[in-house]
Amino acid sequence: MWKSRLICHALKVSSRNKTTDVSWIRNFSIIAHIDHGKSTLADRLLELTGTIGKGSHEAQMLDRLQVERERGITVKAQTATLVYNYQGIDYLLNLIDTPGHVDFSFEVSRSLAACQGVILLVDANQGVQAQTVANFFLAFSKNLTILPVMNKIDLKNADPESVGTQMKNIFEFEPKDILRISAKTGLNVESVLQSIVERIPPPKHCDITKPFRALLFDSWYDRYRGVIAVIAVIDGVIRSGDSISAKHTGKSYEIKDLGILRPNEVSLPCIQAGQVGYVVCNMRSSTEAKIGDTLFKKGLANVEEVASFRQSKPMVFAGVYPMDQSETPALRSALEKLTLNDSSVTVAKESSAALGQGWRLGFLGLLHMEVFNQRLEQEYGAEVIVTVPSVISILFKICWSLTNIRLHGEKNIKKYGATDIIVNNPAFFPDPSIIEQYFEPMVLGTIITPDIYMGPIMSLALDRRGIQVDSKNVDNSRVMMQFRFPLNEIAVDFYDALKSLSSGYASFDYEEDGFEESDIVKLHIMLNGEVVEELSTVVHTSKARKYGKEICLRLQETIPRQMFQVAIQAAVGGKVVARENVAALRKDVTAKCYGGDISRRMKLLKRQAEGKKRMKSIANIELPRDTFIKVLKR
Ligand SMILES: Nc1nc2c(ncn2[C@@H]2O[C@H](COP(=O)(O)OP(=O)(O)OP(=O)(O)O)[C@@H](O)[C@H]2O)c(=O)[nH]1
Repeated sequence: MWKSRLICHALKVSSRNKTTDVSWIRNFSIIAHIDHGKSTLADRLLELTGTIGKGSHEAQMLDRLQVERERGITVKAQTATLVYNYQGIDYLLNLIDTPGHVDFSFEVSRSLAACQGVILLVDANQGVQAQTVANFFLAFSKNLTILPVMNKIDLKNADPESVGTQMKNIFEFEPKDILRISAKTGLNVESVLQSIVERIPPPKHCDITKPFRALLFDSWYDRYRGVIAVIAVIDGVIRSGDSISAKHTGKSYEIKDLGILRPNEVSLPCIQAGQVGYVVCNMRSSTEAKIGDTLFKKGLANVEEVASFRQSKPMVFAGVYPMDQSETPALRSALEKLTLNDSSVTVAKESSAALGQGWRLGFLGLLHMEVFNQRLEQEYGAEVIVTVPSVISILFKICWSLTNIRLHGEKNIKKYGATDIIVNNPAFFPDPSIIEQYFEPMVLGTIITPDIYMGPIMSLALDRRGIQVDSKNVDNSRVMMQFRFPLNEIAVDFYDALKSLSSGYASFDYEEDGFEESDIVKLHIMLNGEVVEELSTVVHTSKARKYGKEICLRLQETIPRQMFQVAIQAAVGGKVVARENVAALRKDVTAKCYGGDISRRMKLLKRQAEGKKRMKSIANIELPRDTFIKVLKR
């Protein structure tokens, strides 16, 4: 029924090209702090509009990736078109469900570029949290209409009055404008649909009469059809068979199929200005389907780019290598396809003496890195070794008066101004003798917490070299504090430490905040006297000894006992600052097999050989492939 109405409308629009009517379209995102109920609300909206049958589906319908279901978090924004009949008119609501965790904030900013409004969801029990604030300001800065919604009012310990006060104090929402709902039970959710139609404006600056122009804001790879690109159409109408060009690459394509997402693809004859939909047009790779690119009618001259969004800036870098060099082409292809779906990951080739040919990837955080690797394995069957993530890109002021300086790994070092270089791989840390000054990246961190945890949080922030820049009350019992931190101190485990000392009540968000001069050294890790670059890292001088000790202990736990003793050492500039040993062992897996049961003996040896395949020999020592990640986790 809805489909025939939609097709009729699409056809009517395309035949009656004079109309500029987009008043029946609303494009919006649901944004919130992690776990405040975005995906559950999206489920209810899909149900209420009949997009999916009631109870006929799994919960969190838009969390479709295996990694999302296993971890119970959204990592990927998902689009769904709903048809909602309000006061006799069919409205087309394009909903984008976004992730809540700070590591996936690029998904939010990308999604907002295709919207005119957002639903800002706040948990009626937890109240305003750090990502609520970050997401509010993101939407606010983009001039989007913000619809405040308080969720989980069914909870016994929900406190809508005080959460309403917080929303007024921080965002200046009038309590009467805040909808109170339970996405779980469905209570009042219909009022959200009504408010979307009434309060969020239809797409602006769209013109059906102009030639086709659209923003490409998401994509994924389909084994049979190649790239499927999600677009927000700004001008014109697009039909199957039309020819389009991409502004960034200059390449042209013929549209093979197009339609809307509900959330599965539903093919339509055309989509028009104001709508969000998908197109299939034989794009092959992530370099072709560039997120943020403008697509337009082929042959059109001087096309104005659709105002896009800021590209993401990676914070955590790690080398990714195939377990076996023969798997390099397969890993290259998997990386190409996955970065198509997650364009916030940066990719550059690198090689390592121990691990061979690989890639250095840049992620928005450690969780992002873990999720990306899990997806590589689950969606593309790629088993990889990930090196110790360096959460830092160091800026050096080089003393260029020392002539003929040759820098190791020059290809991987970026020039940054006339006398500065930037390095994101500890292996390419230049010789300290040529460095005049070190700078490290800084972030501005926002923490919201019940005030009883203020003391321990201040101590934690101090320990992480944080400097307080602001503090204000959110309501009678909660405070919002801001600190300037070195990124290196917070990117790995700060969030976990904060959660554990505040019993889960404090929340944290951060944004980049330039560079600051710092005192930095390279911490070499040696196994039996041999430096292992892949395990080495860069730390603040004051933390070198403590961190070296921690790494040695963690390596001691992780490295399996070998036939010989393994000495693990951490050193700064040739001076050993920490040492641990792994005792020697000869493991005869068949020792318990008495008598002549040859098949059992073979089975045990085979299993041992399989285990070994998952190991990597570095400095003649067999390391499990997750050693590098385990070294970093505290
Ligand atoms: N009691 C109650 N629980 C809810 C409500 N809405 C969501 N939940 C629960 O809160 C948890 C988190 O819900 P999600 O919908 O996954 O939250 P989310 O904001 O999408 O999470 P991320 O995408 O990971 O940020 C789930 O266990 C939901 O069942 C509600 O209205 N009432």
